[in-house]
Amino acid sequence: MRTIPGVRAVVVVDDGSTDGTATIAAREGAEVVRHPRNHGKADAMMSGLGRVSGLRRVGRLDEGTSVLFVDADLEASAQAVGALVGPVARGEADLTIATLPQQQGSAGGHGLVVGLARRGIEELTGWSPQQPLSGMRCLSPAAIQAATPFARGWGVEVGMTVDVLDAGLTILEVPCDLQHRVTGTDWRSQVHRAAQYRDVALALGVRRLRRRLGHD
Ligand SMILES: O=c1ccn([C@@H]2O[C@H](COP(=O)(O)OP(=O)(O)O[C@H]3O[C@H](CO)[C@@H](O)[C@H](O)[C@H]3O)[C@@H](O)[C@H]2O)c(=O)[nH]1
Ligand SMILES: O=C(O)[C@H](O)COP(=O)(O)O
Repeated sequence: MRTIPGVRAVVVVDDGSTDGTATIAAREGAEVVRHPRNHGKADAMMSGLGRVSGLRRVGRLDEGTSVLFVDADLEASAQAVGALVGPVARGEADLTIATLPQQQGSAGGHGLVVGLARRGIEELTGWSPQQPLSGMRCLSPAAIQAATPFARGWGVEVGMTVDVLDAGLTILEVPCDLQHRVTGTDWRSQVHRAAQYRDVALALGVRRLRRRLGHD
């Protein structure tokens, strides 16, 4: 991450892990935020943003800093997220979202969560994303303001997409050569998908309701 042009600081959120993540990240020069217990993805991202605000307050980052969110399971391919930075830095988009190539290993899903997310975003905004759950995203300051506070848990990406478009901002999907650990077919994976389905449905439901109340 440090070697991506334009990156001024790396913040690692250790969301209640029991391995050496925090120690290793700090040793490598990252700003580390540690959750003693697991809080889920959206809270981890909010904690990361909190640290970015802190770095701004002490003058380590500029006021107009953009933020690049990167999942923890990309290994060496993670560097490819650098492609998300340029369009935001040049003002061509307020939010860039990585699209991933075909992943190695068998994916065990039937596209239920992805379909729910895509259809929901399209119904609310008219835009149909290729990979609505992709979490590798670069946000301009305006997009950060529009997207926060985040929808809870696994609803964060869907909520962010709808909120950024609602604010009249622009989104661009950018192909990135990333490989992540795919969710499998065992029962743990299915429990994970059920949680994703619940959080995506909740994020969409809240936004449908807001729209209805806004129009009445
Ligand atoms: O309690 C958690 C769980 C996950 N994460 C982060 O979220 C990432 C994605 O989680 P993962 O378990 O890999 O879920 P996937 O189903 O593989 O994730 C897909 O779907 C998610 C939305 O449901 C997106 O956030 C991801 O970017 C997308 O790859 C992880 O790498 C972590 O960085 C947390 O911070 N806290
Ligand atoms: O495996 C995945 O891509 C996610 O967990 C979503 O699962 P899905 O295939 O049910 O949309």
